Amino acid sequence: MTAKTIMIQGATSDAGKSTLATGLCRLLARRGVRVAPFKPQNMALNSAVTADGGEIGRSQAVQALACGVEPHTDMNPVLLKPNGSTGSQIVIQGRAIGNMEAKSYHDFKPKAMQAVLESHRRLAEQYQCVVAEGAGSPAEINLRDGDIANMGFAEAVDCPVILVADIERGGVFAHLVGTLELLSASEQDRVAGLVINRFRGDVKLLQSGIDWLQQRTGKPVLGVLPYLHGLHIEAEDSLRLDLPSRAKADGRSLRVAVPAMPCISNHTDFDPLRLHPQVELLLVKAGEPVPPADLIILPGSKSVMADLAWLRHYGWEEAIRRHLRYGGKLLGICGGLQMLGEKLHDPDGLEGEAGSCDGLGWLPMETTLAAQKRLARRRGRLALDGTAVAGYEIHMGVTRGPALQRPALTFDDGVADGALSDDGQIMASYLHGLFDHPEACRAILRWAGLAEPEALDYPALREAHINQLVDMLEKHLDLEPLKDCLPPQALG
Ligand SMILES: NC(=O)CC[C@H](N)C(=O)O
Repeated sequence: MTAKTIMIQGATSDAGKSTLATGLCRLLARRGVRVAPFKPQNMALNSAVTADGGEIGRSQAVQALACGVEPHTDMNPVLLKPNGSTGSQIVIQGRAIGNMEAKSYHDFKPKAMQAVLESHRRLAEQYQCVVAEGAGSPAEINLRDGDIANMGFAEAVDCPVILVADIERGGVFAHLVGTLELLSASEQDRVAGLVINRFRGDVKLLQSGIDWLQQRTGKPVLGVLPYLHGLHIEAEDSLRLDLPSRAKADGRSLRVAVPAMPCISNHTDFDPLRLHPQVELLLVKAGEPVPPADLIILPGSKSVMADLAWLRHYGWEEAIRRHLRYGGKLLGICGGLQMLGEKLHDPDGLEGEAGSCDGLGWLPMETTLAAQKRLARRRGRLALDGTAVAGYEIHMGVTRGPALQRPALTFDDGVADGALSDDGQIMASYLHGLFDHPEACRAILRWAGLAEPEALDYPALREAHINQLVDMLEKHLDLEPLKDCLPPQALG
């Protein structure tokens, strides 16, 4: 079987490609189509561990969930993880092959394209439909040579494209017409329809614009999608600092402060906290004062030594010391765990210049980065109270030292993870996704000082939001003009 592939491209970054792709995946799955997500090339520090033990962009893992299938490395064959000074770590079909600067990656692109086409072919053999997602805009004329992320891929597999633009930021007609204008004739031909995203207000007032757009471009407008308030789909590749946390500062909620370090990784660790009704989550930007908090969390990082220098530069070391003196709790996750130790070593320069530096020194342990990356899905129990926990590990660091003799949790295979300080104030773990499960989240919030934490069923909430998104698409997206591009059941 060869699947029909349809690609979603955006007139700008953040036009809503990922969300539309997630919704389309679930919509097709609801209608009985065997569908898989695909993104040829993703640039993100927010990744997920697949069932086959590899690493892909988080948005494709969420889209797989929307399709009702297990995430697989073929769904995002090229993942670029920028780590500041050394360019990006290049992950091909789930495995890190090393770091490259922009120029050497450009030269490497023909090889990357082979992986893209091979992974796509494998998916196309197994599914009826592949919903592919572009990256950025297809009209970056300087990047079109050797492109694998947008039209370069669409042309290679000869698939139709939906072009989506965000009306909220204004200029939607210019974005759509201008993007089409900058495409080659054959690329223009493969645009099968346009989508206007994040519309607020009365669609009647937009009608004359839609008529004009259809006439001018000869392309159908497949839908004007309303702005959905408070929807949480977890498809963001980069950290959004502007998202408010659900609980407000009311003196009763638990305040959690997280430094928004430049190379923060797996920021979705914090989504359940942002959505928790009793947690006020503060992501603290460069230069902002460190706020008083019940819990400070040092997050994962793709460039641990550089992010540690950033923390020191902005006064976090002193602020955390004071926080601890006043009895506050401190949690380090993955890169954050590594920072809490006495020393950090990167002898091969995997994340920056080769060398070592002092860690914060609050837990007696030290970490060495090694080329072999550890990727695993894990289940275990928290040392705090034996609560079950599940999550995933993505790291190159290997940590050793006496702090690990009092672990933060124990995996089901008996292997211990992380550390809990003797006074119980500092906890450190390699596990991402610690807060996803309602009971583990409650146990950690209780430890952090919340007397009666409510259970927030994050996976159920995410599921409900995906369904809400699809209910909206069922109403506002017309697939009829795409009937030749999709399997017959797709039309409902
Ligand atoms: N996800 C992370 O925080 C990774 C930490 C560190 N960069 C490592 O690879 O070990």
